[in-house]
Amino acid sequence: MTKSPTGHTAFPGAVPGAAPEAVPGPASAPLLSVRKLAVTFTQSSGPDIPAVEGASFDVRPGETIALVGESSSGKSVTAMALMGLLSSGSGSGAGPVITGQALFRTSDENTVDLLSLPEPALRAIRGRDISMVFQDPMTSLNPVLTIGEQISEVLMTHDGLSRRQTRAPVISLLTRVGLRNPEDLISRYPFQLSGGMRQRVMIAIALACRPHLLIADEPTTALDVTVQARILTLLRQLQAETGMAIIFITHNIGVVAQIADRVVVMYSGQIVESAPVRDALDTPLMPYSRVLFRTVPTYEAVLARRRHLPTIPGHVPDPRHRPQGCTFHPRCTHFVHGPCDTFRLSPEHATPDHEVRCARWREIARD
Ligand SMILES: Nc1ncnc2c1ncn2[C@@H]1O[C@H](COP(=O)(O)OP(=O)(O)OP(=O)(O)O)[C@@H](O)[C@H]1O
Repeated sequence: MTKSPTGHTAFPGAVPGAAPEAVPGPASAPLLSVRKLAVTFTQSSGPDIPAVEGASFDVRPGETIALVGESSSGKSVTAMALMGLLSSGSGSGAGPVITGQALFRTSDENTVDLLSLPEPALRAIRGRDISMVFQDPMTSLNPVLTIGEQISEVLMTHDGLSRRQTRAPVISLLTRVGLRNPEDLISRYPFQLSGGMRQRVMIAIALACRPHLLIADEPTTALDVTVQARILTLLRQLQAETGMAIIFITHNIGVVAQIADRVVVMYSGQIVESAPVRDALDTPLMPYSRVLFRTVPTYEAVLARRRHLPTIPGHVPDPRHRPQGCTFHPRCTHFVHGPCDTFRLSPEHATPDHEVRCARWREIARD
């Protein structure tokens, strides 16, 4: 493994051509401070589904947090809960019960709890301070509106501009995300664009309100590897220009190495490790993170658009029937009876900046 001048680690699975660029250093006061976030889906029949349990983390201005973990670990539910976008499971009768706190510093310097804001106030924050980019732009873009109309809508709502007044800023946004011939693009419909172009349009829409925080849920997963690299470079460039913070959800550890300042690892609804990217990738302390970061996807796997990390033996437990003690213990090679399978563990500080939820992290650190 090699280190880049910025300290990021180049992995075999790293996307070529997306070298990290200088970003503003994280300032001290958090932009977002999430404490004990818990999301439980209640069901009309059957046991509740505790999708996220006691998640706490901070995001500082200009910082990129990579939220990683296997499928069903609670990454998307965490992001959606923060955005106030959780809805009932389709046809399951499930509804979310959200507890905890998510203090967010708005652009007018007020601190609000995203989890207890009424919907209209939250909607205003979503359109102004926090934006989200999803994996599949086709599900987020409106198929019957032109690209120009869709970006224009955001500017009209956010800046109170008339449609005519939005033409120049729309063209400037499309140019900024690296799209050629923006004058031509504004009159096109989403289906007329390639996947990479649509994702750039989504980023343009997300940036239209000049957010302080961008939540990106696997924004490059469906894209081909070269386009992925360009989008990552673009995000870092835009971050350097605007100082926005990013929460980046991904399965690709190569991408983590390229984009993150800090890594937050989730397993079975809990944050099990959180550390600056170099510590997380070089000296992970939780056995789960150790396995996860060693199963780095190869360049070929990335090329084959492999979505998930290679399999770790066993599977993420059903949230309705989580094991006693550490939820990873049935799959853990460091498991011992007693400390690992009796009590639910709390995160501990291995260093002021490195938190881990494991009964045996001290021994693992000495390995
Ligand atoms: N609307 C819902 N109703 C009931 N359960 C849900 C709902 N949404 C998510 N879940 C459950 O919450 C858990 C966490 O899901 P989540 O989508 O956050 O995982 P994830 O880590 O983002 O996975 P992936 O990487 O596959 O997207 C899963 O067990 C999932 O089945």
